[in-house]
Amino acid sequence: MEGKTKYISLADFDERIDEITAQLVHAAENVGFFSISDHGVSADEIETMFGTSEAFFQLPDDVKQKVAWNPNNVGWEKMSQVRPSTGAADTKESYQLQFGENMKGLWMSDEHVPGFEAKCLSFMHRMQKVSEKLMICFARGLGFPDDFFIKVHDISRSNSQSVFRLLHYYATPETNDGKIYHRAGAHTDWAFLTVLFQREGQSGLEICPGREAATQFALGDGWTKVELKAGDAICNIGDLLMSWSDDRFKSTFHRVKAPCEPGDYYGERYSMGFFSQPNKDAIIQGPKKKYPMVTGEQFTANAMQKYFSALKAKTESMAGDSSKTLAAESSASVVEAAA
Ligand SMILES: O=C(O)CCC(=O)C(=O)O
Ligand SMILES: [Fe+2]
Repeated sequence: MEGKTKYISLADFDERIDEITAQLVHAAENVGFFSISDHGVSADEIETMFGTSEAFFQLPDDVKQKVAWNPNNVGWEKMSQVRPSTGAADTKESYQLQFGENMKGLWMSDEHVPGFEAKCLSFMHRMQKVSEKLMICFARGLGFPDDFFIKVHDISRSNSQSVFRLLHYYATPETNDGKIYHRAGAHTDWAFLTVLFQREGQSGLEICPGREAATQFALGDGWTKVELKAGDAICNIGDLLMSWSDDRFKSTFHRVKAPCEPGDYYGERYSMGFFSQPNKDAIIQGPKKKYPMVTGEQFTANAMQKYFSALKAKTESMAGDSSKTLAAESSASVVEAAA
């Protein structure tokens, strides 16, 4: 098992596609995480998008509440995503955006953030192009036609499920006050593929390489810190691509560390992730048919069910602490976030 993040350049994509495919497939089969550069979205564009995200999160909560999260997996939530690994809500807020009809009435208005919808959609289309490059390589790696995954991640269709997620983690006190400020508890992403940016100087993302973590939710296993240059993206395989590849590609546990040690970053933190998810009617089955065929919609429903039963098991095992259990259960209706 390899512990280091792989740095893969997508420069001269068409000419270097065989080499890039080999690198991506190797990283997907081993670590499950890799960093990409020269992906076509410039560091300036990314920083501008972070600026727009910051403008949104700086709005008062009662304004953000106008675009509150709903079970279509869109909208704004705050301190409500409970992870089965921790049994506690992540200390963050996030705003999930999609391309299609689910966004009706859920775009923050120009009055509050000028040009918000147009700016986000334009960036989301750029992210889709990055994901499509990776999709071609993964299709080749699995022996599918080049456009196999692209066709079923069609963002122009109304049943597109792909999500762009803006994230804002709160600053935490630098003195250790005995509390644990879970930023994003250990988890795997259940979607197809994630492409994520973290702002330079705002580290915290850590991965647990390979899927066969020795402990449940990878807690207690070795974590590798992810450091990125401005403009680079960190990508990971989601549970869906893991099963679609008959488990050849690894959906890796990762977390945003609860700061607690000298050298950890305690300040507020921004990140943003693009989660590719197949259209609801996509037919999902690996080349070796390891798992029964499911549709995109069924896969999502199964992932939710797995999530809720893991969460229930966790809250039940948090022995004797009924207040924590209640807190987790009351938040459970708003945790179907993208990952
Ligand atoms: O904010 C990050 O760096 C990671 C976020 C993440 O893992 C997620 O939203 O699934
Ligand atoms: Fe994640």
